[in-house]
Amino acid sequence: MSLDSLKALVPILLVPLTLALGMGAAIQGEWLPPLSQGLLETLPWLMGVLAGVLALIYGRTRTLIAVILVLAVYLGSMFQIRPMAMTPETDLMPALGYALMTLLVPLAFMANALWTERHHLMVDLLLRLGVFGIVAGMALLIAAGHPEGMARVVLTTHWPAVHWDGYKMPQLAFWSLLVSLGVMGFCLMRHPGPQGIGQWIALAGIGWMLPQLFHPYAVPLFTTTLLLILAIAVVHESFQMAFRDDLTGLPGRRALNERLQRLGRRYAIAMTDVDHFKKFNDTYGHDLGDQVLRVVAAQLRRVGGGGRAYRYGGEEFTIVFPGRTAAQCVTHLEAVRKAIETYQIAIRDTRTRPDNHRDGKTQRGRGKVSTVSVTISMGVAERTADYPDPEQVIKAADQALYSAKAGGRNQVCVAPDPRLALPTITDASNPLR
Ligand SMILES: Nc1nc2c(ncn2[C@@H]2O[C@H](COP(=O)(O)OP(=O)(O)OP(=O)(O)O)[C@@H](O)[C@H]2O)c(=O)[nH]1
Repeated sequence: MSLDSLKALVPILLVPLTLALGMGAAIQGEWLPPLSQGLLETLPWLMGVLAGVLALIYGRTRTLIAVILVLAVYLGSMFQIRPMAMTPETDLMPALGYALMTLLVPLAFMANALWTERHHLMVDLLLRLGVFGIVAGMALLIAAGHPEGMARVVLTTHWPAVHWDGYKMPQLAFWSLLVSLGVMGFCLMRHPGPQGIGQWIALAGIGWMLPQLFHPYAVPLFTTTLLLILAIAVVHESFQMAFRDDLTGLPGRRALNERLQRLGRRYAIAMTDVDHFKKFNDTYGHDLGDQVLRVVAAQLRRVGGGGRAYRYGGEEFTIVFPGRTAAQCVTHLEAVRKAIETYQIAIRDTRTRPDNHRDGKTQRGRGKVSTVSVTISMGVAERTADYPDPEQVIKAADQALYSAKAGGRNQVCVAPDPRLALPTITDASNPLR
């Protein structure tokens, strides 16, 4: 779990977390004005339809299932468990229903997160719904046939030493929530993304909401908030897919084009290219080539001077420096160039690698590891009267990049001022003389 993956989580976490915490605080602090029952009961459905339709349109099966689970919890809590629990008979069913729901829903969230998305949306969706439906149906059938036996399993505090009384949930349900959140959190660290964040917050939100079943606003308003978070996650994920490069995690060409349209009057642009990358690919293979591009991207992302790196395409990257001249960028570019030059990329000796994955895992760290490094060349240009728009600045930076390559590579070149580069008319050759 790297610091980079934690950092990647922050921007995608900000909006949903603020929404969830804000609504949670408003409900707990009773800051909300009186709301009609009709409105309270309509909002979750409206938001559920919105989130569900968005998930369907963008083919996000996991989020669609999460939306269905959140709505199922809402339906179960508001229209089954709550009314039953408010009837005077001391029936076991409301408590059993509550315990089963709080036990199974987190497990369904976890299974949904671990289940890889298949290409065919409908098949994927029906499979998930089928499996979760069968498990829930069987649990309910057993509970209806043997309520006392089921109660002993799901309502008993089996291990008092690991039970937290402050959280008003049956012990098994509490641990199911905790384990599911832990596993989903681990997956998120490995593959940070808006969908995963949305689902994690939705489950954590359910965990917060369920013990407050009898609060007049908690379940409907918080359900609405969680569904809104899932809808935002779908849109955010689709936005990222369109604007972010999958291999390196950097913003891609489309994001660069957007950025270029909003640059002010003063800026510099650097073009970067990995040296002899074709030879590298031919020698070490395309997979290690991909790893190199990720390493280069990670270093470029750290560039100083307010620069922002983009993947231009192939092994070319662009860095945009708003408000800077080319000369001001050189030290920052040099720092990145040096960092990449000294970065050692580990390569395993494939001839000694075991065929078996498990053996490979146990031998990891013991095998013969050698390292390799790459260099980059950079060209930088700034906006001037001769290069008045970003396309021309990029062209000038590209020319400077060619000069860096021609000059021996592994260096930064600044685009010359074209006015200084014009052939000077000497007195002897001046026809006007
Ligand atoms: N592994 C990998 N290789 C890529 C990717 N995109 C482009 N390439 C390779 O990058 C190489 C670019 O090679 P060239 O443009 O000939 O340049 P070069 O070998 O870097 O030589 P110089 O630029 O002159 O130093 C090609 O072999 C492409 O196949 C990618 O996403 N992954």
